Amino acid sequence: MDAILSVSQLTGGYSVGRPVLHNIDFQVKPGEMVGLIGLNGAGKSTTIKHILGLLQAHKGSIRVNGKQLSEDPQQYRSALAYVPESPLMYDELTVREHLELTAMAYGLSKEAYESRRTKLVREFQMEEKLNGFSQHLSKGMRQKMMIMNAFMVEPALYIIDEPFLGLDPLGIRSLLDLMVSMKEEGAAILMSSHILATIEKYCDSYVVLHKGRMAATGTLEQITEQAGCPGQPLEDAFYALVKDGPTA
Ligand SMILES: Nc1ncnc2c1ncn2[C@@H]1O[C@H](COP(=O)(O)OP(=O)(O)OP(=O)(O)O)[C@@H](O)[C@H]1O
Repeated sequence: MDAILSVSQLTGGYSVGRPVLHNIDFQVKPGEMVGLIGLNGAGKSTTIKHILGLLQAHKGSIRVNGKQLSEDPQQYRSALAYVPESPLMYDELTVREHLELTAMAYGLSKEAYESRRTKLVREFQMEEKLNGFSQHLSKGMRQKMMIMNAFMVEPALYIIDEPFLGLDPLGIRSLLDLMVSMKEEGAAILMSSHILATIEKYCDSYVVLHKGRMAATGTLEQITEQAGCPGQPLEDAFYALVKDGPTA
């Protein structure tokens, strides 16, 4: 099956003379959830910024549904939704207005918007906050608002950056349930997280970044083999792969 996201031999970063990422190469297919893992500074957020088109590749390419951003920006952008690590929002808008804005930006019909909003607001127990200003939300509620915005779109590709921080256990469960159901409907999900015990239960495969390079990639079985600890948990394989310390 053709990949929804295809990152090919990506070298990139913040300035051309000093690449942060080197030859990153992986795919996310329909119905697949891929975990992007690595120590602080390994290059996870930088990889995500390249996928979102916020940074230019120095070498290599990124394709969404077979097209690079420059070939068809509209199609590229509308195929993906992003849940940021820290909430990006307009303080003076309500939760409802944020959701409306997203629905407009992605051209959702009124019916789709209303039925998805009702489901999401219920799932994340945000009924009472729907008409409240986003600046009055708690940290976890802000995160829930970002998640609701992304899931409202029901895109082909979800890019989710460390989503669990700040969420209560019910919120984490709701998010995981939603990811599973979108995946079952054929969505591709790329999620970065440090919570290895959780993602081990949900991801189909992993990309392990270390110092801006790929230390390993594949299913849990393949990763543990590459790390020299077959049959062990993801955390043990991860430790074996990155034990020479964080980014130099
Ligand atoms: N705006 C920036 N300008 C220059 N270098 C940056 C910038 N942001 C990050 N870096 C560098 O890029 C490298 C990779 O950082 P990145 O943010 O991608 O790591 P990460 O894997 O997401 O880490 P964390 O787990 O801490 O979020 C680090 O060496 C970091 O110092």
